Formats: sequence, structure tokens, C-alpha cells
Amino acid sequence: MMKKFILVLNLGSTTTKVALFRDLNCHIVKTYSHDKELISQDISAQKAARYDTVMMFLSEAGITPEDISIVASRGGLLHPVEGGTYLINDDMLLDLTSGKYGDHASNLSGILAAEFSKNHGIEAVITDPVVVDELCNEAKYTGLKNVKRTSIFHALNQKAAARKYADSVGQTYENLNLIVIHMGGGITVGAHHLGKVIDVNNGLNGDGPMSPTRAGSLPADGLLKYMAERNLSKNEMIHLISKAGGLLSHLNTEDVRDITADINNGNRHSAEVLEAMAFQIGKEIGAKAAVLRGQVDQIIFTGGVSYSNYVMDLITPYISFIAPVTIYPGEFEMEALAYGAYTVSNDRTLLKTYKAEGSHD
Ligand SMILES: Nc1ncnc2c1ncn2[C@@H]1O[C@H](COP(=O)(O)OP(=O)(O)OP(=O)(O)O)[C@@H](O)[C@H]1O
Ligand SMILES: CCCC(=O)O
Repeated sequence: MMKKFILVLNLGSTTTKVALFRDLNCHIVKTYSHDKELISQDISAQKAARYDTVMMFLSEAGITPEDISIVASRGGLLHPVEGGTYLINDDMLLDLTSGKYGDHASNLSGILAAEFSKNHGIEAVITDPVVVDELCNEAKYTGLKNVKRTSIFHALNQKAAARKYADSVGQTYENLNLIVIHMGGGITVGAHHLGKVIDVNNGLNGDGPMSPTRAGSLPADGLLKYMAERNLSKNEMIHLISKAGGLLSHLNTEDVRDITADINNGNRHSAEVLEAMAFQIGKEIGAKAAVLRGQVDQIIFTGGVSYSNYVMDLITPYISFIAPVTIYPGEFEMEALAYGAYTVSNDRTLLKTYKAEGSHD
């Protein structure tokens, strides 16, 4: 048993989740919700307050940095990498802080972990960042020569849910064909073929079903017309597509609980929008079943929206003919991050090294 704790950091757009694990056992976990004033600021402007939150958590838990052996953090937008656990090194920190590959709340996880690592001389790692890319070659193509599809998805939670299912049936993840759907603020639908996600929608950048906050796939002509008519900049369009789309755009709220309450009060428009989202999710699952050539062992739902029986009842009729369904509501990210750090602490050969694009050995 490890004498010290694994400190787990998982920063979302509105929350900071912090936990202490001893080996694979969670000792304490807390979620801090931040006020609108803080979360509306740039990532760099949020750093100090979020760091203070982590230090406050440790102090309240009666833990000093000397009690920590490794920091396990959620990874952010980097260049595409294979799944696994990576040391947070200078190349990674530079890519996270510069926002070279985009802004995502998970960037801040790695930035804070690096800060803690520097201040206290403790190693920091990330596991299965959102840019895990295991796409098959065909999945990378679009119909325009110089436009490629990229893999940005809930890799950490999708793989954790897939492994949890595999364990529950006495199988290994690498022996199964699964469709995993993470339904959170963003929605991603992955085709997991024998342990590799060979196709998945880019949940952040206008691909796949609409979600509580993301627009999902849009017709190119409609998008160009919308942008031209309103004279919108590229950054304004990115904001609309990745932060202010989906349920938020249609219904002015991203909260599925509020929306189902409205529906129960007779709001037909809200019902129609949720029905459309379920239709799009069902269609995406059908597409992934085709990618897996119909050989699907299980369909697994996870993420906050899968708590909603209302939404699940809308989706199920579209997909029940494909394979049996398992629902793991919520997320397993803290456990998965601790697992990654624990694994590389026990076997250093599994620790991967991130290199900036264009750099050589
Ligand atoms: N008990 C519940 N019933 C219905 N919907 C819920 C429930 N709990 C959360 N949700 C919905 O789940 C969504 C948020 O999911 P989740 O917390 O997984 O997202 P996130 O962590 O903010 O973003 P992401 O998972 O994309 O990183 C919201 O639309 C919220 O209303
Ligand atoms: C995790 C990447 C996709 C998203 O944030 O919606």
C-alpha cells in the first residue's frame, strides 16, 4: 500500500473537483462550484482562485503537500495523443497555457497540477485527455481535401465506463465492441473496437448530436449564411458552436432537470427540442453500429444527462434493436485519474512522454 496520497484534480467549466486517494481508495472528494463572475473570466485569470481552492481543500482535510506522492490531473486540449498516462512536462504545459489547441476547462487542470508540482517538487500526470485519438484512417476523412476530422471527446469517462462494464461481465475492455455515449454538457458517442475508439464525434467543435451546450453538426450552408448575415467573427462562431449551442440556444437553459420540469408543466416546445436531441443521439448511435459492422456487445450510457429517465426513454426506441443497454449515470473521472497515476507509480514503463508537435527525440 502507498503511504502517501494521490491528489486528484478535475477542473470543469463551472466546478473544481478535488480528491485524495490512497492507492485506489477514495479518502475524500469535494466539488466546489464557482460563481459566474469567476468562471466567465479567461482561464489564466481563474488560475489563482482555483489554486487557492485546492490549497483550502488540503488544509481542511488536514493534509500537507508532504503527504502527497503524485498529482493526477485531467488533461486538456493538446495535439492528438494515444490513450494513457502522461507526465506533465514543459512541452505540455506550454501547449496548455498558450491555448494553441483551443480553450477548454480541462486545460486548467493540467496548469494547476503543474503549478503544484513546481511549488512542492511532486510529479504530476494526466490520463486519457480529451484529445485521445485512436480514429481509424477512414474516420479522419471529410469531403474537403485539407479538412480532417479530429478526435475530441470524453475519453477519460468513456474508457472508464467501458472498463467498468467489461469488469462487470468478467471480460476485458480489449475483447469487446462497445458503443459508449457520454451525455454531459457536451455529448460524445464513441465506437470502441477491441479497446480502441475507432470513431467518435468531435463533441466540442460542431460534430454529432446537439447537447446541453454544444450545437453539434450543422449544415454548412446554413452556418455560412448565419455568420455572414450577422457579421460574426470566427471566435464568436466558435463560442456559439461550443458554448452557447444546443439546449442553451433553443431553450435558454442547459439544465435538463429544469427542461423536464417545464415539460411536466405542459411546455410543448421544450418537449420538441428534447425529442430532437434524442433523435440525433439515436442516429449517431446507429452510425457507430455501422462502423462496428453490427458487431456490438453493449451500448453504455454515462454522464449527467443519463440520470434523466425522460431522456433515456426518448432515446431507447431508436437503438434497442442494436444491442443491450447499460446506464452508468454521472462520471467516473476521479477514479480513472487516480487509477492512471497509481498504475504509473507502480510501473514506470507505462508513463508516456508528451512532445510538442514538430519536436524530435
Ligand atoms: N439528476 C439529473 N437528472 C437529469 N439531468 C441531470 C441530472 N444531473 C445532471 N443532469 C444534467 O446533466 C448535464 C450536465 O452533465 P455533467 O455534469 O456530466 O456535465 P459536465 O461535467 O458539466 O460537462 P461534460 O460532462 O460535458 O464535461 C446538465 O444538462 C444537467 O442538467
Ligand atoms: C470532452 C470534450 C467534448 C466536450 O467538452 O464536449
